[in-house]
Amino acid sequence: MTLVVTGGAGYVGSVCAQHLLDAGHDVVVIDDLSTGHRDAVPAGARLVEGDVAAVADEVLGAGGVDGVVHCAARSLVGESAVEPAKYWHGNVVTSIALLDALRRHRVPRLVFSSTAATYGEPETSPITEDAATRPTNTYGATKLAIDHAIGTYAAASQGELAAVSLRYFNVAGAHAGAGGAPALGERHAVETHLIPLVLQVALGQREEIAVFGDDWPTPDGTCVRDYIHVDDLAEAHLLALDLLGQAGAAVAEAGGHLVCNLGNGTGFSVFEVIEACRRVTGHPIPARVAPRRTGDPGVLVASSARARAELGWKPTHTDLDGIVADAWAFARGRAT
Ligand SMILES: NC(=O)c1ccc[n+]([C@@H]2O[C@H](COP(=O)([O-])OP(=O)(O)OC[C@H]3O[C@@H](n4cnc5c(N)ncnc54)[C@H](O)[C@@H]3O)[C@@H](O)[C@H]2O)c1
Ligand SMILES: O=c1ccn([C@@H]2O[C@H](COP(=O)(O)OP(=O)(O)O[C@H]3O[C@H](CO)[C@H](O)[C@H](O)[C@H]3O)[C@@H](O)[C@H]2O)c(=O)[nH]1
Repeated sequence: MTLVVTGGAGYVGSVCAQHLLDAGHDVVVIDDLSTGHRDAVPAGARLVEGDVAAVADEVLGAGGVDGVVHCAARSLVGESAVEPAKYWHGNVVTSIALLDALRRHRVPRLVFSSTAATYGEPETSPITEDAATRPTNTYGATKLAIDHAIGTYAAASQGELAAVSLRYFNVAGAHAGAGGAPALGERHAVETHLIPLVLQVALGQREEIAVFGDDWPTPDGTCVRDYIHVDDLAEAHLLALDLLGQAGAAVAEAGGHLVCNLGNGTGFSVFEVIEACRRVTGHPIPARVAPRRTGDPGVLVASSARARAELGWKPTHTDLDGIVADAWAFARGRAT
């Protein structure tokens, strides 16, 4: 197939693009390089540099596109509180422009990068897709709005557009480059994610890691998250595209739009993550307890039963030390 990956110069998008290429697909990346990197676009993919809203119509209008994997987004929770316009325009308005282009050019498949942030503070754990969606931050609200928009476009398309929204929990780890290809991992100029920040301490790039609260109602008092390896995540996109290609019953039953959580189903606390980083790096990694971060839920763990049942997805990198080891190999490789 010929597939367009928006945000394919970013962390998740570049790994998805690499997996699609490895599976024999032709890949076109649309990326404005706002938070991505030109050299993260895998060799073999064609980069169209520009804003999705500006170039989607032209790229899809050229014809022959079988599907779009839409990863491009603004995704900093804190920034979304102070610059909401950047999120409503950058995420929602951009995605509507993409949906219009999909409809205009009759592109039949869409896989969207949604997020656990659509749920907000969960009432039950693990979180299933029918849990209440009450985002606690603007970023999550924009992603939920896009999920709703996709549902309405798919429903109105009378079978011309089928879509899967994948609600990622905490993406981590890195894709190892094979045969001289560069490794692909997290390279955010503004890094907010726990594992890369802890590894920066091990690299001597920061003094210590701040632990956002040790008074949560969890076994060790720190927040619990569900860490999913980026290679497992990328595989789910391939499976989703396959399911859409089969006009899968599950998608039809869902009105043309299926929502699936993606996580390992196991939660690890912040202290457990720091311990794993100490084991993997051999560095003592000083940690300091700091106040809670606004908008953080205490526990976010996915039920991925639907992804397993409908996509046939099975994560293979479920060991926390293994996930951290891959992130460490990537971070150390970039630092030397
Ligand atoms: N990383 C995670 O833990 C996580 C968790 C849940 C959901 N997500 C979602 O996954 C997606 C990818 O996240 P990531 O961590 O790889 O982020 P990232 O910042 O590394 O990648 C996003 C890419 O999109 C590009 N981009 C952004 N807006 C664009 C636009 N309007 N036009 C063209 N290109 C644009 C950026 O330049 C960047 O290359 C996002 O949609 C994010 O919301 C990520
Ligand atoms: O310096 C830090 C950074 C993070 N944390 C803690 O580590 C855990 C994980 O934090 P991340 O920022 O790595 O991840 P989040 O769970 O906040 O973020 C995830 O969920 C978000 C929405 O809630 C977005 O979807 C985001 O892209 C996704 O990675 C949280 O409990 C956070 O409080 C710390 O203690 N110290």
